Amino acid sequence: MTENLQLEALVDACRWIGAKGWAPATGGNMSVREDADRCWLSESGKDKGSLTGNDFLQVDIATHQVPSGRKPSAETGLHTLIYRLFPEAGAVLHVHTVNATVLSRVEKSAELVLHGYEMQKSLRGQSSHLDDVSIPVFDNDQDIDALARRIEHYATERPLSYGFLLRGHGLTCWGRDVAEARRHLEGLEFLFECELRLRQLEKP
Ligand SMILES: CSC[C@@H](O)[C@@H](O)C(=O)COP(=O)(O)O
Ligand SMILES: [Zn+2]
Repeated sequence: MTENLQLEALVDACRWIGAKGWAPATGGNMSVREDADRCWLSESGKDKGSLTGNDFLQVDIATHQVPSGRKPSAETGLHTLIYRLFPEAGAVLHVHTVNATVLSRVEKSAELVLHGYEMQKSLRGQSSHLDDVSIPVFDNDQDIDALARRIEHYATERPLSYGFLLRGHGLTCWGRDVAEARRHLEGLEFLFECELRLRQLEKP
């Protein structure tokens, strides 16, 4: 397993996420794609800031079968959905940051629209602060299959890029590899904090 460089990069990313305080109290889950059919997903219930390579379980993307017999993340269905929807996705990071949790509740509509921030250019393909970046906000659900179906339906009607918010829960984002998923996470988190502060300051 250690010869998988993306898995090593993911272990590093998890330590970074833990040090940032973005995966408190076992919250969060992370994965990398192995190939078209399989990914490596964090084991359920662990402290995601102190994972090693052995804490990642091979999961079949189509069937959710786990050869080890161990229990992957409770949110496995969201990771596998992303790998199914986006063949170019190579890594998925789900975090419970304070900014994502609060902003997703402050934003009452189904999409958070970011506009006017230079840091929008941290997201792949974005080249101007003058463009709108829409991040969908899905109502949270303990039924992950139902939640995945809602997200899949959204993706049939609207572009879905970079990541989505789960209301009162957190952010799930992805990239072509771990480095890009990390950049999207850091960029979005920065943008969420700016947006939250701006809304507080502009509140009548
Ligand atoms: C602190 S419990 C949070 C979980 O319910 C879930 O949202 C989460 O992110 C972690 O679940 P896990 O099964 O460990 O991947
Ligand atoms: Zn979660």
